[in-house]
Amino acid sequence: MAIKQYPIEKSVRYFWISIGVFTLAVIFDIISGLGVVNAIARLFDSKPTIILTEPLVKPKKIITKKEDVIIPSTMNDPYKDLQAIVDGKEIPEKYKDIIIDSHHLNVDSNPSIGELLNITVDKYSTYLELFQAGITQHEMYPEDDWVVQKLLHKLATKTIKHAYEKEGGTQFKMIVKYSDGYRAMFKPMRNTRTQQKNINHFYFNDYERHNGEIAAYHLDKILKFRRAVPIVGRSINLTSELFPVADDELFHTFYISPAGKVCFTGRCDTYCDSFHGICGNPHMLEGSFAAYLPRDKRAYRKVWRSPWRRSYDKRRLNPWEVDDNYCQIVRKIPPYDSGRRMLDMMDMAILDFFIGNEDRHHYETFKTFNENDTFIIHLDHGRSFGLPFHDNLPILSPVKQCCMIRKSTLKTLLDFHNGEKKLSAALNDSMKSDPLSPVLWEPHLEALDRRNVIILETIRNCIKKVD
Ligand SMILES: Nc1ncnc2c1ncn2[C@@H]1O[C@H](COP(=O)(O)OP(=O)(O)OP(=O)(O)O)[C@@H](O)[C@H]1O
Ligand SMILES: [Mn+2]
Repeated sequence: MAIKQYPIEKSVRYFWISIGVFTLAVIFDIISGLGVVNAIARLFDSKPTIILTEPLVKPKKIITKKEDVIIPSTMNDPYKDLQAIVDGKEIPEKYKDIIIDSHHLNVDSNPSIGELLNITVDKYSTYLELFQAGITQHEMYPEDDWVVQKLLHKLATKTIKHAYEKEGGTQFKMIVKYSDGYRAMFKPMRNTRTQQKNINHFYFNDYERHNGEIAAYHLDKILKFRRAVPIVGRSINLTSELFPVADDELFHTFYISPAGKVCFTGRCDTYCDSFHGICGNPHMLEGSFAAYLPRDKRAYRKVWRSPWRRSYDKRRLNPWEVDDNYCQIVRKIPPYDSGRRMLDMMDMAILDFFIGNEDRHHYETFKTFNENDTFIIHLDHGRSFGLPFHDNLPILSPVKQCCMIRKSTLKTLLDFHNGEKKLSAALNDSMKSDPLSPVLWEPHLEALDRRNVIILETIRNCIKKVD
């Protein structure tokens, strides 16, 4: 029997038919959402992500009522062990990798943006110009700064000349322009003070809170970080202050609600429709006004992905969420292996734990300075202060996993814990100057003192490991 030979043309045809079938299969897979291709692609994906068929971490009890709050058993412990280390002349050798005695302001040079970019300021400069030129390599503004106070007063009182929606980002934000070159970034009020975050919603579904932005600025300041953008609250009349100065695009999204309130939607990607309208009462709307960061190209910001970011996928966890040794990888990678960056990450985790912010996907630094040795800008705290009766422990993971904290930060925390004025009272006092005072619902303030103890306990556990 003769063996049947396939001519070359036939092989080529089969080849193309196979390619066609494969392509159709891929398209079907994508459209149907079966995810076969995706699963294969993940085998070659170097990103260390974890795919869950069911939640890996069982939903923990989330406390939403005051009666259920867990007060740490060490609430009244003066933490003398930690206090002794902080008060001592030198950190004992065995604790030197945990409590780091290196302060970013104890440096020979701390140039400002004004100095590096040859920006001259004089008596005609506005407070915004003074603030922007005065940002230094190591802090947003100096201690006891008067410029920021004056600037915030301007942002809270000056007549708004022009307003338009800021592109990019997910939720509605607006750029507000005043006379004399003053500018602010505005986020509107979406929730009442007592509204808690929906516990079945992910952080990426949470509305941004304007009062969270204001409170986080004050907290960053009293914790002596001074890395947050100065922010002030203000109530504006939508009909007389915003409607007439809104640009065409924004103007066309205004409407009157069935209840007779003045509302607008904006055009952003998320929650910019009449189902989520931003409404006055009936005309007045609160918002946060953030001092505008420098617009000079040379003072632009570099955006970094946070090593401790969440996955932003409802079925996936990132490696740090399942691997307590994750920090050992991070600390070897530049810029986390030297300079101030890792210590800044710890401070930022502490700030985020206090305010309950899970949304730190990226962070920014000013390009003007040595990019590996300048402060992390504390920016975007809209998703904070949502659950006063629940302390979100995973947010503190960087500190728990790295077992590392600046001595100065630990001292500040101990001072609040043991001092006459607790952190809750200090924040309350600081925020009294804001036009929207009271900025926070009382239980959010109480939560700070509780969370402070949880941080101290985390550090104590680190110390115990080397004792
Ligand atoms: N005060 C400011 N001055 C200038 N630019 C700013 C200011 N605040 C924020 N921005 C810029 O706008 C971007 C978006 O701001 P922000 O992160 O607060 O909004 P967001 O809606 O939460 O964004 P995303 O959805 O991306 O998290 C920031 O990444 C930053 O670069
Ligand atoms: Mn955000």
